[in-house]
Amino acid sequence: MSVLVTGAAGFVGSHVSIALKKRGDGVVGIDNFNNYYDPSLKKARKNLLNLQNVYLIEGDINDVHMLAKLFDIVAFTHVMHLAAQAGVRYAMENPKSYVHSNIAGLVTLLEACKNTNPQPAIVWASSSSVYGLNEKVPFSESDRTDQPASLYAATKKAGEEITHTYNHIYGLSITGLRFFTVYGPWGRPDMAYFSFTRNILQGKPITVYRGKNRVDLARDFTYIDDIVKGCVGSLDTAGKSTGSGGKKRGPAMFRIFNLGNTSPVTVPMMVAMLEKHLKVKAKKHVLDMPGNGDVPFTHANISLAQKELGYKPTTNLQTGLGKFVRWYLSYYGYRQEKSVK
Ligand SMILES: NC(=O)c1ccc[n+]([C@@H]2O[C@H](COP(=O)([O-])OP(=O)(O)OC[C@H]3O[C@@H](n4cnc5c(N)ncnc54)[C@H](O)[C@@H]3O)[C@@H](O)[C@H]2O)c1
Ligand SMILES: O=C(O)[C@H]1O[C@H](OP(=O)(O)OP(=O)(O)OC[C@H]2O[C@@H](n3ccc(=O)[nH]c3=O)[C@H](O)[C@@H]2O)[C@H](O)[C@@H](O)[C@@H]1O
Repeated sequence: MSVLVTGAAGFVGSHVSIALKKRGDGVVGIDNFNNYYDPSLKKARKNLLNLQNVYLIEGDINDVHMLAKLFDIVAFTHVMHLAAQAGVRYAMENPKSYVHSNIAGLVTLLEACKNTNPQPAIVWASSSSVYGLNEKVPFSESDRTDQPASLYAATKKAGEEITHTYNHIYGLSITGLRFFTVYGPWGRPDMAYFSFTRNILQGKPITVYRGKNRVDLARDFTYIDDIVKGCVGSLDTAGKSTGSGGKKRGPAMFRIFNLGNTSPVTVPMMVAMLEKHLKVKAKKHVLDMPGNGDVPFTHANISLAQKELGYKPTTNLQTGLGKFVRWYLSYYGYRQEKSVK
């Protein structure tokens, strides 16, 4: 398999790239190293990829000419598309960055894939946030996804519709993966488990949001290694794209899967686990959830991914946070992080 991984200097992208390379696949990565969070962490992930001989191009998925050149040089069989503007609450601060990467960037990439012959099969990251205000639990792929609570969620939902049209018109093989709050070593500094760890170690307070009627918020936190297995399983089972020269020659596969853990944990419970691993008590400020795009809980039904991909998460939050904390302490020690959101 020859795979283009977009967002390869990112959290999930770096893990997936290494896993593919280790089992012998050809991997080329692309990332624009933007400063949504500390780019030095992205550079450090790049160094890890270089050690595994993964070639990483610094570029933007909106760069039509660069993509055309790249597809000309390498006959990719698969594209693992992970580049995006992530983060739910940041969408209120910088809405355009979501349109740039999650809408315009996605279309530019799909155009490049459609114009290539043979066309690669595409696996890409949607998000659990598409379930938005859905209250039916656990969340199944067939549930409503037309009530997004954030612009981020709306762009991921739009991505699901956009990829459908490229499947329908051009015969691109598409697999969309709805990841549920992914965490682990080399993670994202903007996410709660990561920023809480930093603040707890620095003796700073953390803000724990709670929902309506003082109900705790909960997430179906999913460990990175489980997500990687789901991504690799999706690539391995992706059918071929059927188009060529921008024309569809027959029907191609269109799939959407939840990749979660199926055991939600409340945010205060997550904090208690961190306190245990860090051996430090957190200074907690409890605040009502502001109307900033958050949803009160997530919970994945993963039976479809289990059946079709053999997906079976094996790491619980307690164990996974232990691995994260060990990595955090070895990477940062107790020194202060600079310029981290
Ligand atoms: N981590 C999670 O909990 C989670 C949950 C659901 C969905 N997702 C999705 O999974 C994917 C990977 O997320 P992550 O947690 O690794 O985030 P990340 O921010 O660590 O990785 C995304 C990478 O894409 C790069 N990028 C962004 N826009 C780009 C552009 N226009 N051109 C080139 N590169 C660009 C960034 O520099 C970054 O390195 C994203 O699509 C995200 O929306 C993540
Ligand atoms: O599963 C997903 O689709 C999404 O998962 C995460 O989004 P989120 O679950 O909101 O993850 P965090 O930002 O780490 O928040 C986790 C929980 O902690 C809470 N939180 C966050 C920040 C904070 O300061 N305090 C606080 O209590 C949030 O309200 C939420 O309930 C990622 O950030 C998104 O990119 C991704 O798309």
